[in-house]
Amino acid sequence: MESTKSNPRDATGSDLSDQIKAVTRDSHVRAENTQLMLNYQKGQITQTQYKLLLCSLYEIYQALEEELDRNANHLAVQPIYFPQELARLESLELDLEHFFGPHWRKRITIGKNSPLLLVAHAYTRYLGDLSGGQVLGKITQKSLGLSGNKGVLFFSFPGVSSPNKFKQLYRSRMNSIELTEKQRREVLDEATRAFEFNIEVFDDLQKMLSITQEASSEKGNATESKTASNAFSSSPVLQFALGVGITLATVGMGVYAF
Ligand code: HEM
Repeated sequence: MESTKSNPRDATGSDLSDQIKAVTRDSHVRAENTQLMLNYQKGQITQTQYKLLLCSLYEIYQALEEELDRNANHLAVQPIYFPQELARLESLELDLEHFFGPHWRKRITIGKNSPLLLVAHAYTRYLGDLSGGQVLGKITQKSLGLSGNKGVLFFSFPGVSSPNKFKQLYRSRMNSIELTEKQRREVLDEATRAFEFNIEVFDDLQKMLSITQEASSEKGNATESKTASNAFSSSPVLQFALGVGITLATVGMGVYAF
């Protein structure tokens, strides 16, 4: 009977870290070129946009890190489990508190048990945060005139002294995970879906931002909040590929608080 386990360095001669980068290359280009990210790179980020982005990131990381913590001992998760170095939730909470004050409220999300697929989501977010995210952090700080790390803790990784070296360590940990060919395909497919999901979030945020911009330029218009809430409910639901459903209502709540 043929073995179901494959060595990470298998017949394809390629590591998981190389394969995941290769299968998400096109999606990365598309993510970089979403309107939100293009504006961001040009320094065209307003406080409203950034606050809205923080709200969605909070939902994403709450789901991701809850699942990573819960599955910390799973064979596929354990090698890439770096809560000390990578966890973003606390920083996001402090950033949200910075912008919204101490009374912002946590929202509840529901997780599903598919630990192996967490590898794809953790890769997409954390390696992204340690790459382009470092540039975006500097842009945010400069564009919004924030002092020090206040409001931009999300982008800063005090437990990581060299992002590049850490990315190498992370890749080697990914490559040490024992996967069957089927599981490997599942992780690679999930990584593409994770990118697609992130692109969807950015596109939805961009839509919402156009609405809030329209709304604020029509101040005093009685139909304003009705228009916005209709648009929220018709906009696609932010479906986290982990199986976590994040409703626009949550982000919508953020919008009204701006
Ligand atoms: C303004 C937008 C973005 C810029 C400028 C940017 C830029 C970069 C750069 C320069 C790298 C390093 C490439 C390398 O080491 O070969 C990188 C890697 C990465 N980025 Fe982005 N990025 C952006 C958006 C995103 C988004 C939205 C995501 C996902 C949600 C993402 C996920 C990743 C991942 C996972 C990696 C690691 C690739 C690997 O080495 O396997 N990036 N990015």
